[in-house]
Amino acid sequence: MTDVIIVGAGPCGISAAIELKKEGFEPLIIEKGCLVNSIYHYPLSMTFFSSADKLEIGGIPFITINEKPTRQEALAYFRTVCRVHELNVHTYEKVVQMDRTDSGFRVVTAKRDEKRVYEVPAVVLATGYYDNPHLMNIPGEESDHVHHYFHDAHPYADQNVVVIGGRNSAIDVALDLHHVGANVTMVYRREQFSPSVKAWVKPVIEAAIEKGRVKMYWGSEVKEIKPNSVVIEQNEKQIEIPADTVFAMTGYRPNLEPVRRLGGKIDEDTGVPYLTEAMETTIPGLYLAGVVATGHDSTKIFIENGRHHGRMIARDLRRKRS
Ligand SMILES: Cc1cc2nc3c(=O)[nH]c(=O)nc-3n(C[C@H](O)[C@H](O)[C@H](O)COP(=O)(O)OP(=O)(O)OC[C@H]3O[C@@H](n4cnc5c(N)ncnc54)[C@H](O)[C@@H]3O)c2cc1C
Repeated sequence: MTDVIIVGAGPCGISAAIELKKEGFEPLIIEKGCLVNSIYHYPLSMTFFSSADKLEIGGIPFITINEKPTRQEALAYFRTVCRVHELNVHTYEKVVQMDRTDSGFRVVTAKRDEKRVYEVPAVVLATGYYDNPHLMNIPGEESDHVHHYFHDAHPYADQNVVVIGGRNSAIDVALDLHHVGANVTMVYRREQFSPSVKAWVKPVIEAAIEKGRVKMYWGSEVKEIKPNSVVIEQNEKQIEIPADTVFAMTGYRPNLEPVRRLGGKIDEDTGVPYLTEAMETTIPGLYLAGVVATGHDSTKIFIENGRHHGRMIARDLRRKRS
């Protein structure tokens, strides 16, 4: 019988499930989409910046012929991990409500039109951050031609495209778009690229900017997105850039509403919930694993941290049970 529910079948939810099984628990993973749903929605051409050994989960090596694992390889890898470890995963089932009970939690899910209710002593939230783009809160941001996710460059060939941001995802998008012949302009609020930019990509984008193939506005703030342009401010001067499409690659932030709603304490400055070393929130029995535990700075937690979270949670639950 299920004794722990893990919300989210991303790499960190899967890691937590494997660790819990090792400790004799019977975890159930509930996933609103497909297995590793966030990675499935990453750009088609994406390669991971982590090397293969950092992605290794549940003792199964990540074997790749490429220097860095591709999205396709990662999808195949996580399917294998779940099969080998015989994980119990309910895909296409969304957790829509959680309440505390005397003995733990009542978790309500929706699978198409069907409502399901589970009663468990412990819940691990491993819901990531990818569902919640970090918004700039400027006029026009909600328009149809503004995107926070990028799949494939093909639809934007020959268009004027503005890419907002200067981290890995913004640079990957700008380069992919440039390669299909889009007229790409990048807008970044800082004066140089983030130090976290992939070492092998940085010289490529720098060369593209230097040769004028990708236009760059450094130190610029986006003020408004109009139907056919983006208005920015640089050195107190307003500039209007033509734009058929806008990719606002401004990062993602975890949704901690379920923690808040249950009365869990969150440091509102950092956005990080108060957590014990075992990743337990201030609500007994409610744990966080993976990127959902990062708060506003989601560049700090990676897949390997998720493995560590899973181990700590499993040990804590075993200690409580014995
Ligand atoms: C383009 C890109 C490249 C990246 N490259 C790397 C890299 O190389 N190395 C690295 O370590 N990290 C990388 N990251 C970060 C990476 O996404 C995370 O490290 C990893 O996905 C975190 O795993 P997770 O399990 O915490 O969250 P996720 O992978 O986001 O999994 C969360 C899961 O929860 C599900 N979910 C959410 N809400 C509900 C709900 N209510 N009910 C049921 N299910 C729900 C989601 O559908 C999702 O499947 C990258 C991110 C991006 C955007």
